[in-house]
Amino acid sequence: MEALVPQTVQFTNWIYSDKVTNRPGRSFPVSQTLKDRKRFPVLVSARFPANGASNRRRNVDMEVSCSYKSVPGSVVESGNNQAPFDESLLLKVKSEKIKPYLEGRCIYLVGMMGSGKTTVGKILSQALGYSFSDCDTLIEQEADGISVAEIFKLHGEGFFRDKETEVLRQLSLMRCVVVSTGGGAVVRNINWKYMQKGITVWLDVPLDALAQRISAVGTGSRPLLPNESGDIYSKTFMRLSSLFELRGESYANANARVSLENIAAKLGERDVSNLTPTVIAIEALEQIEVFLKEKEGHNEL
Ligand SMILES: Nc1ncnc2c1ncn2[C@@H]1O[C@H](COP(=O)(O)OP(=O)(O)OP(=O)(O)O)[C@@H](O)[C@H]1O
Ligand SMILES: O=C(O)C1=C[C@@H](O)[C@@H](O)[C@H](O)C1
Repeated sequence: MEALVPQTVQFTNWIYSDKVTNRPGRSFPVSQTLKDRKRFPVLVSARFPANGASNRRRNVDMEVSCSYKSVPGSVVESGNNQAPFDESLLLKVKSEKIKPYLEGRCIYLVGMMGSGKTTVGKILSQALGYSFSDCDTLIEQEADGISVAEIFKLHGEGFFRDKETEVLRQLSLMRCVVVSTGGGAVVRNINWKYMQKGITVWLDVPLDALAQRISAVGTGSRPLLPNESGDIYSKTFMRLSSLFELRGESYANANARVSLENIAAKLGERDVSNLTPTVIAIEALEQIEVFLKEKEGHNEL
């Protein structure tokens, strides 16, 4: 049996697992119970240390062979198995690692409409044991339940932006919250002043992926996007492109950048649309860790 540098190797209890080490090419004696049997199942599983993207996909060369009284036996099973990447475990390990260094600071997710701030934010908040707040929802609540689209229609964008700033001010007084900000929150400097009380993370999603996601659910709830008949994907893409031209530099002010293109490249994926929200949340924690090390000097991390 051979496995490449796993953290732990687990066997069915037929084998004396205390004899197992992580070195390849090991053989293990079996217990007396097994010796008395003609056939017995052996289940082998390997777990890898959770420290970085390179561990997300691992090929494991395994060969299980039997021998009797030092006479080599036949290979009973061999193969190259793709080790499944345990997303939830890695998310848990990463969040536990960085949580003490956050010292209760809030995490503000910034990014274009549809970049996944709400979806990823909820996963992050759960992993960190933080609460979750969505700025758009808070604004709607303060406006007696009127939707963002209606606020724009009734009172105009300036009114909405003032409410957005007020909500960010209130959030800046809080601790242990993951905040999903509105896509346009980055355009006002005063909003950055509030968000910088915490750690800001930019979810950087290619515009074509954004346009696909948004056109799949419709643009009705997004007042800055075209809401007419026709090729909704192309119209949304064009509008997102012009918004991004105005905002790209502002998003880049964030303390950490989570690029879906970079994650896909690390994982050998061609398409960012295959990346799960949990994988993106893990990358967010990794990029926060980079920030804590490089900008705050926590080299022990
Ligand atoms: N990793 C993902 N893969 C595929 N679809 C996703 C992913 N993350 C989010 N989505 C989908 O994209 C859409 C937008 O996601 P979400 O509401 O989380 O984004 P948002 O940044 O909060 O948007 P907004 O700023 O407009 O409120 C939703 O339909 C969501 O299900
Ligand atoms: O990108 C934007 O400017 C917006 C994004 C949404 O989250 C809402 O805050 C509102 O529709 C404006």
